Amino acid sequence: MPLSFYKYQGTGNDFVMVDNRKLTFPAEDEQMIKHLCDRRTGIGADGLILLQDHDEYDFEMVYFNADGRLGSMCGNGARCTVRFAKQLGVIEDVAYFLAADGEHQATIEREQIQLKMGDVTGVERIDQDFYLNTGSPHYVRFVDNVRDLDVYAEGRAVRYNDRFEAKGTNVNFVERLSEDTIYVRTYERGVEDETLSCGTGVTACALVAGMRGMESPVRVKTPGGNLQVSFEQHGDSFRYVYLTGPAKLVFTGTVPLPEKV
Ligand SMILES: N[C@@H](CCC[C@H](N)C(=O)O)C(=O)O
Repeated sequence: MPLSFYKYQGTGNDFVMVDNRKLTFPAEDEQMIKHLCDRRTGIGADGLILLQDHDEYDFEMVYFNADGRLGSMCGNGARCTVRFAKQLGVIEDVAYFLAADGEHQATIEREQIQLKMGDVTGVERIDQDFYLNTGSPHYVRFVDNVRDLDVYAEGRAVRYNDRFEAKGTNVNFVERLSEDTIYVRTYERGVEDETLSCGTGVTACALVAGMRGMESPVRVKTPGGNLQVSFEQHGDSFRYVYLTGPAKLVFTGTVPLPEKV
């Protein structure tokens, strides 16, 4: 049976989006999802997202990493899902929806989608680095010359260390470019490689930049494009956290959905 899909990207973080309001997608089939995300033998994406109905919200977003496993919150994916919901006629310009980490609100303003993230508390310091949860777990390290860094090697060294090997973590490398701007590169758990941008990662880095004296809003450059994070800060706790940036439809299509990959 063919699967109709939509391919979206948010600052280069790309997703296969599926309208699963009829609950026909085999969401328990990890190998199938991994296959669909494969860049050589499938559609190719950093993750796959199902848009589903929900009794109390405009929709529910169910996010899988490219390895086929159910993921935690995905900031870029959420912005793409909001754009997708508008395309499907599920919402107009405001959305209330449910994701893995709880409820979210988002607003569409032309190209930009402003997404309210969850409150953040409990930022842990690990030597000179930081570890926090912005819906997904993120390790944050400030570096010089981030554009020259071997993010794959350095990211894997953290992701597979004794502390994180079992559950994994996303690993972000940040350089302060100016008074209000940082540059972020991210090694993503579940993709097990660098992606062009990671929304929850960018958010984590902006909040840590706040702890290091940068004022909200923080402008964030990534290899895939520009984002902005605003927040209200109380020491190492944050509320009214917003991630703002573009989300675009790339193409639509159908693929055969084999019985078993
Ligand atoms: N790309 C995502 C982050 C996805 C979460 C992550 N890979 C995980 O499951 O840990 C984003 O934009 O936030």
